[in-house]
Amino acid sequence: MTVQPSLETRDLTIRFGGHVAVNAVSCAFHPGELTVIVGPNGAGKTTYFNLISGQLAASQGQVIKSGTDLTRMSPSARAQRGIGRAFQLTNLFPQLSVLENIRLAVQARSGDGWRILRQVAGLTDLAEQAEHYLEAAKLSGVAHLPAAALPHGDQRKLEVALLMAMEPDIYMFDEPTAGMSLDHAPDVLDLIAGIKKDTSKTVLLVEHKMDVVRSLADRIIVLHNGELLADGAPDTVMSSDIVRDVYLGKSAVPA
Ligand SMILES: Nc1ncnc2c1ncn2[C@@H]1O[C@H](COP(=O)(O)OP(=O)(O)OP(=O)(O)O)[C@@H](O)[C@H]1O
Repeated sequence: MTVQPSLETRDLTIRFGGHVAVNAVSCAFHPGELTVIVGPNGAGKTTYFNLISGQLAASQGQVIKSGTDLTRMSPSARAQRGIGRAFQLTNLFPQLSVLENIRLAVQARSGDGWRILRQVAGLTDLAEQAEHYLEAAKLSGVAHLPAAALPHGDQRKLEVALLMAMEPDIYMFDEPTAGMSLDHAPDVLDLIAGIKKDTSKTVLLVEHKMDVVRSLADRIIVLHNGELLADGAPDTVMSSDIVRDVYLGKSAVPA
């Protein structure tokens, strides 16, 4: 039996003037799978994310979620359909406390009737749910601090906690441990590993750090010059000559 992909891009393309930043990328993602997207600087990884979450409009091609075409939908319409991309804290409520921010995220989801699959079965009270995410992100000690006052590492953890509170079924992380100290990075990686255990979720992760890639990836796709260069099991992809050549900076894209 063929399982329907939870997310699919078909021939997805965007051009900026004459430059094709994402070039006809067709790829399907499935629940219970964490895919890491790798590639050299400027390969198109963040642009691919922007096309999926709706921050950029495709020049060509489609974004399909569980059979629904999202390509012409706004970012918020996609979010309501379960596409979850980590928030930028600057877009939230920096003067409100960590706990209040999480409560708002829980409320936003509940108020919309936006219930994909309840991650916290049995917790009916919104405050209890907020506490749950606060503890999961190991932020209880700073629950009452304004979000803006958090050190960078805690802000990144809060981003993940807020995303979890929205209970999307597609999680998208763009370098989630960027700029974090070695003390904090494991907390964020543990959170992502926890999400990955839920087989109803699909996780996409853009990452440069190879130790992170190795610890989390079920599958790796490689973008290069906007094109899908490789796709497969981590060991196979990372040991392929093409991928090695790309990382060594040689021109190795097959003709
Ligand atoms: N809004 C834009 N206008 C013009 N060009 C853009 C725009 N956004 C991205 N690009 C170009 O598209 C290409 C892909 O950029 P993108 O940021 O997606 O790469 P990346 O793989 O995420 O790189 P990095 O690893 O450095 O973050 C780059 O050449 C970039 O300059």
